Amino acid sequence: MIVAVDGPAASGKGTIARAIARHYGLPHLDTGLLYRAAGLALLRGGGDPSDEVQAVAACALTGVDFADPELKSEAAGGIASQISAYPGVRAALIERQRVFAAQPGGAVLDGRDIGTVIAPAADAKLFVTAAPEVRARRRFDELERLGMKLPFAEVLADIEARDARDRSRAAAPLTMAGDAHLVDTSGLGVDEAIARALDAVRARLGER
Ligand SMILES: Nc1ncnc2c1ncn2[C@@H]1O[C@H](COP(=O)(O)OP(=O)(O)O)[C@@H](O)[C@H]1O
Ligand SMILES: Nc1ccn([C@@H]2O[C@H](COP(=O)(O)OP(=O)(O)O)[C@@H](O)[C@H]2O)c(=O)n1
Repeated sequence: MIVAVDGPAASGKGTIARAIARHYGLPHLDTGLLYRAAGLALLRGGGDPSDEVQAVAACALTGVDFADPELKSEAAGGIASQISAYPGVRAALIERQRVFAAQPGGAVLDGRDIGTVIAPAADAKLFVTAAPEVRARRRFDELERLGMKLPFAEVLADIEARDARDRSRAAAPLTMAGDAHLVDTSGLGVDEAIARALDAVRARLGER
């Protein structure tokens, strides 16, 4: 069984995807981490993000530590959003995502294009969203907890810029799949959002 969870930055898609994976005993892949890791490798290597060839080379992801806290930074999110618009970068990362999705027993993946490009035949698809100010507040709090405090206005501006870029790019833009279920978490706490999402997945799977 494949569950696809897509949505904009800090909408709560990772929280929901992890909860669904736990509930069904499935492996989970945060696909944003792949783009963040490629972006960070490029930056650390002194590469030029405006050069697609260099960005594609960074997608080898050799020796990447996916637990590196720097991957959670807004800088990594911004560079990820920039290089993820390159068709060559998307092509370089597609295979490992599809292999992960196709493993025996199934998987849960979250990102921007899981239901539309990576796993269009997923058994259940969710599109998780929330108002930009709500998402910025969550990301602001999260960054503060991680010791990466930024002005709120800067976090909101970053999120809005990233949303605009992710939605308008030609290659696999952020968009809700026609057969996805919309979960707006703006007024929902974590437990409530997870409960709504699980209800939607159960309904989609015909469990009730
Ligand atoms: N429904 C919610 N209500 C309040 N905070 C939430 C909710 N969902 C997620 N969060 C918090 O918001 C932050 C971003 O959530 P996350 O699931 O990582 O989002 P995404 O994967 O979309 O970037 C995390 O700190 C998370 O704990
Ligand atoms: N499947 C995916 C996942 C992320 N991305 C890109 O990678 C960036 C970082 O993704 P993320 O999921 O880690 O970001 P957050 O939602 O956690 O802020 C996004 O802004 C997208 O540009 C993508 O293009 N496709």
